[in-house]
Amino acid sequence: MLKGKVAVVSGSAQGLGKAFTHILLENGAQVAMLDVNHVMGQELQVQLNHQYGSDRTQFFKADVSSDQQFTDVFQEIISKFGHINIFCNNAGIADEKNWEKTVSINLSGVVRGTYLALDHMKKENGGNGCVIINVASLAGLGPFPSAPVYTATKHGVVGFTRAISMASQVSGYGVRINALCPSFVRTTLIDSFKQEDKTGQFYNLVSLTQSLIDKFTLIEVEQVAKAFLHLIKDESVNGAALVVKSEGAAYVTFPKEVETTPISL
Ligand SMILES: NC(=O)C1=CN([C@@H]2O[C@H](COP(=O)(O)OP(=O)(O)OC[C@H]3O[C@@H](n4cnc5c(N)ncnc54)[C@H](O)[C@@H]3O)[C@@H](O)[C@H]2O)C=CC1
Ligand SMILES: CCCCCC(=O)/C=C/[C@H]1[C@H](O)CC(=O)[C@@H]1CCCCCCC(=O)O
Repeated sequence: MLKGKVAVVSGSAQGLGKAFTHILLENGAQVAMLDVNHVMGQELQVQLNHQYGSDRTQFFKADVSSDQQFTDVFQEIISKFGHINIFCNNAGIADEKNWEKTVSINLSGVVRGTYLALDHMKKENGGNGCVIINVASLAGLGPFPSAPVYTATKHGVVGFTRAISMASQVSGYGVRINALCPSFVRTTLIDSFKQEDKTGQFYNLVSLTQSLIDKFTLIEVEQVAKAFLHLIKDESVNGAALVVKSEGAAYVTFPKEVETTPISL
């Protein structure tokens, strides 16, 4: 299904990015893995070479919060694979204490990756069939009180995706751009919501966090990967947000206009 397609996944050394890499490889794509953690990334590449063959993946070390590193590695990926058809902005952290770093990775990193991918896809490939997936969160659609800045970055990713997808369509780029919004997933990121050095002033809300995790039920990375693949294949959507919860996946219906309550001045 994805034979001949080249995909890039940021934050692919572990967690959701690793699961996305697996499902892309299982469906025939070649995958450029990008992560700041080169030890885990290189270990994964060795494992994937055994499993899928040595020509299917290559690991590239880069920090998505660095303009220079992201741009350089993007060029390296083009030199290695020739073109890119699928680009997934997945790298993310949850650090309310160092909240500026959270903004730099979760939001600025997504904008940076989308612009690099869009520029390449529209020029080199005429856009046709190219797709960008931005990994947001359920926290991109509703407030997660234990992590206000994380919530803000994910709302930013959803808003950016909706606007840039329209810009892509109106400009005739032929590139679809969609957002993936999972609920709590069993990865190491979840631990950040419970650690004082990451939650900072919101450590007092740790029991609220646990009750939300219990309410939503942790989902497995493989379930999110299936939704990710659906979003790649579904050519009918652009600017969509696909929610993934334990009970299943569903597209968000955004209101044409927000509901308001008038006040008298
Ligand atoms: N685990 C969860 O409950 C959910 C996670 N998400 C989102 O999914 C994405 C992936 O998260 P997980 O797999 O859960 O986390 P994870 O912590 O398991 O994996 C994140 C990966 O991103 C990499 N990374 C972090 N900062 C980076 C940077 N500056 N540049 C390049 N790579 C970097 C890490 O080295 C790691 O390999 C994130 O955007 C996260 O916000 C969304 C909804 C739910
Ligand atoms: C327009 C309303 C959409 C509602 C979407 C939704 O279900 C949001 C739920 C949040 C609710 O406000 C209370 C919460 O904490 C929910 C967000 C849960 C965040 C999950 C974060 C997962 C992650 O990124 O790790």
